[in-house]
Amino acid sequence: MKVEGRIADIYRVLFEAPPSTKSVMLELWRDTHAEYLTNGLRHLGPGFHVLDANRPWLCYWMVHGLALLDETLDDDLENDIVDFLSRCQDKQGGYGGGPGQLPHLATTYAAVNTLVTIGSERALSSIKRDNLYKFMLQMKDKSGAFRMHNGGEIDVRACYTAISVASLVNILDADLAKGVGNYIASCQTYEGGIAGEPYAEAHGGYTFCGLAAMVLLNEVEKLDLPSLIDWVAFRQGVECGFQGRTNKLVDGCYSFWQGAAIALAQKLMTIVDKQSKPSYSSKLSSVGDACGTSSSGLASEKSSSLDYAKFGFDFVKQSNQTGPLFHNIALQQYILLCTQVLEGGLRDKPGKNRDHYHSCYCLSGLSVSQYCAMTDSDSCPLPQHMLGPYSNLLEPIHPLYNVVLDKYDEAHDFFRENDQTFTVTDS
Ligand SMILES: CC(C)=CCC/C(C)=C/CC/C(C)=C/COP(=O)(O)OP(=O)(O)O
Ligand SMILES: [Zn+2]
Repeated sequence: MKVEGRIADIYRVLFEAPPSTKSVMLELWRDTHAEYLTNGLRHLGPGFHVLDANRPWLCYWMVHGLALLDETLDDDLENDIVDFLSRCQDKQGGYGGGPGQLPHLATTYAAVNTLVTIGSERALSSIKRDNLYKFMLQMKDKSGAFRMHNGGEIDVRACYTAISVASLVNILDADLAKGVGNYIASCQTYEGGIAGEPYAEAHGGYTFCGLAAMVLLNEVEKLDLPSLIDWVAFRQGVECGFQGRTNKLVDGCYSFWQGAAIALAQKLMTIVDKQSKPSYSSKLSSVGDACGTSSSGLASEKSSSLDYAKFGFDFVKQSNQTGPLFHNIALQQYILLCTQVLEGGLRDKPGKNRDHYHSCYCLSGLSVSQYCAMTDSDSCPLPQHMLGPYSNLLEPIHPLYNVVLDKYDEAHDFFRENDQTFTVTDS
């Protein structure tokens, strides 16, 4: 009630303001956000020691935030980041949370997305894809799902980070893909969202991870999409932002996790329509049991003949098949009025401090909510799709990987052309 009251006070000021003041109130403070993110790349205070195992994440949150704002980094800073991430790269493959740390799938995702966002030849060629592939195979459980690190937990986040990275650097194949889709399907709950593990609670973070991974695997039909969409749509509340799970508080980072999940569904309407027909009966329930068992007629059985390189690429080129399935203007209102911090940076909600994670994901969610009303993937959003001045427009992202779209295109070309340099040998 306190949070709702505080947000209602903010919106009351907006509604009572004259139009010229409204426009100023709804501005994105680009310069101060860029300054906050750039400063973080150069120096972080001693309090950041608690994030010592998350240093590639800090790079990603800042570098991706700046790319969304269309800010360029100077060459020295870019090279320093590439060198730092190379020191986080394990000799046997994958990236740890800092130099000398155990390779981990989450920090591997953060490192690879950072390097793709930097996008230079030096950055992209620093990723040792043959070792990365071997690391990923080692992280694969016999059920088909992935664990986060050697001896670590198995969950939907591990599945997504593995599949996203493998797809992005063009090493995804049937051996990596086998069984992952069935595991993710087994994590969809009675509410419709996806949980971290079978029998756990549906959560926006895992719902994005699960749905995005399923698209990259071409196994999205194994999910019950109408109930997933229903669950995500109802996570947007009176505050205009999203909550992560039922009965919890609104939080700016779910602007991306929930907002991107429901935006993905705009390109999946053919499947949604098919699943919504009364004649579409029990196909899904046969996949819902524990991990590993194959279900008849669905993609994984033919996986050895699938061209995994094309799923992420084709998906983003495809136009939206419907308008937004959530209130995209209301979400922009929450992000612009409730998460921006005057000194730069974005936050979870009023009363909280700014941080780099929320800056990255509030900006990512803002981008998704600005572009999701377009039906033609090549055009620009119309002013009526945006709240505030048109100068608020951010760069579009590839919603499956959460990297800026131009950077994705360049990386896609690079890893397709350099495919011959990827060799897996039995050693
Ligand atoms: C790519 C990648 C690594 C994705 C991670 C996705 C993600 C954000 C997962 C959420 C994890 C989780 C259980 C949060 C609940 O925290 P909480 O109880 O503090 O928050 P809540 O009250 O909002 O649920
Ligand atoms: Zn958050």
